[in-house]
Amino acid sequence: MAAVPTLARRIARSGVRPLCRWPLAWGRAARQPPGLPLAPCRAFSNNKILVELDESSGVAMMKFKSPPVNSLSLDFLTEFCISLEKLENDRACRGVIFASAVPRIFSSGLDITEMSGKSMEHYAEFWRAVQEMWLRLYGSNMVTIAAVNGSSPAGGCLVALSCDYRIMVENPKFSIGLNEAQLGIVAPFWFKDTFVNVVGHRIAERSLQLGSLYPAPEALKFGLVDELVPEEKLQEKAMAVMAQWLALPDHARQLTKSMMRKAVLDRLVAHREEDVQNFVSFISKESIQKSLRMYMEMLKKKKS
Ligand SMILES: CC/C=C\C/C=C\C/C=C\C=C\CC(=O)SCCNC(=O)CCNC(=O)[C@H](O)C(C)(C)COP(=O)(O)OP(=O)(O)OC[C@H]1O[C@@H](n2cnc3c(N)ncnc32)[C@H](O)[C@@H]1OP(=O)(O)O
Repeated sequence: MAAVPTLARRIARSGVRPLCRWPLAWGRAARQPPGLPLAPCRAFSNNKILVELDESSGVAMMKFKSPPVNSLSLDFLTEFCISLEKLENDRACRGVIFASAVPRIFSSGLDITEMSGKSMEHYAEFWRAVQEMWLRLYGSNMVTIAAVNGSSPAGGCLVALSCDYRIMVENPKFSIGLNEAQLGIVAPFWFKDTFVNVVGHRIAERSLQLGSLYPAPEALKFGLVDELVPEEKLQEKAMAVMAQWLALPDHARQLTKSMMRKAVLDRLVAHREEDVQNFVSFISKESIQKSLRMYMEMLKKKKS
């Protein structure tokens, strides 16, 4: 675990800037009855993530704002972990809703440029950050809801899968899934475990082998997402579902969540360093690097 402090140092170095105390993101002012003062709200942001915590409801909105596609770079993952830790340690926060501030894209998954043409040390540091993000999110004590307002391949899908509930915009142009095989790479065992826990073994096995991405209506059919709504209803629906989950006593819900997820979390914790070494040796193979370069070229060509 020698390099784990590297991420801790990055977290310590990275500043979290406070915003104003009465932010307007997600239309709080619009929801407030006229004539009443706004309920207490705290907001903070860093370069890639905006967070607004409504103290009266105990609900935070975390919005990804890393254009063009909210790729999960090392910086993004570090800032995500900092923001989540802040909320986890805040007694006023009981639930988080994740959404994108970038139109049409929830998250394009792991930043491919972090896995291509870099040093072994860099791959190891990056992978520890990916593990850290998942351990914190999948193991969170808070109620977590993914408001999937855009496409969400691979690592973006993992973020959604790691939440307690997924609501997606009904647009069939938005797709979601673990498409790693299409890039010539392999979803690690803890991506797979998370997927199996949501959709079951058979669907996960077929989808992972084929690297399938599903349009939102298809994803609903087999439970990859829990419901679909029109884009303009997404926030309202996420708040309503959150209220339902928060109506239960925290301790009962938290112990149940931990019971359901513990084995999968423990498995990565027990094999964390081995998983880093597997990733580094896999991703640094010339054949895998070639596949990633070709995939990036394909993305660029698609535009022209
Ligand atoms: C044995 C096993 C042991 C260990 C495990 C080993 C390996 C596991 C390894 C890794 C697991 C990885 C999981 C991942 O998350 S990999 C990432 C997968 N992501 C994707 O496939 C998404 C790719 N992107 C898209 O499909 C599209 O970009 C889109 C649908 C998200 C958005 O489409 P748009 O048309 O709106 O935008 P584009 O023009 O395509 O893109 C804009 C811009 O952004 C660049 N880009 C897109 N996605 C990524 C990305 N994930 N990382 C880095 N960069 C990305 C794209 O190239 C464009 O760049 P330019 O403007 O051309 O410069």
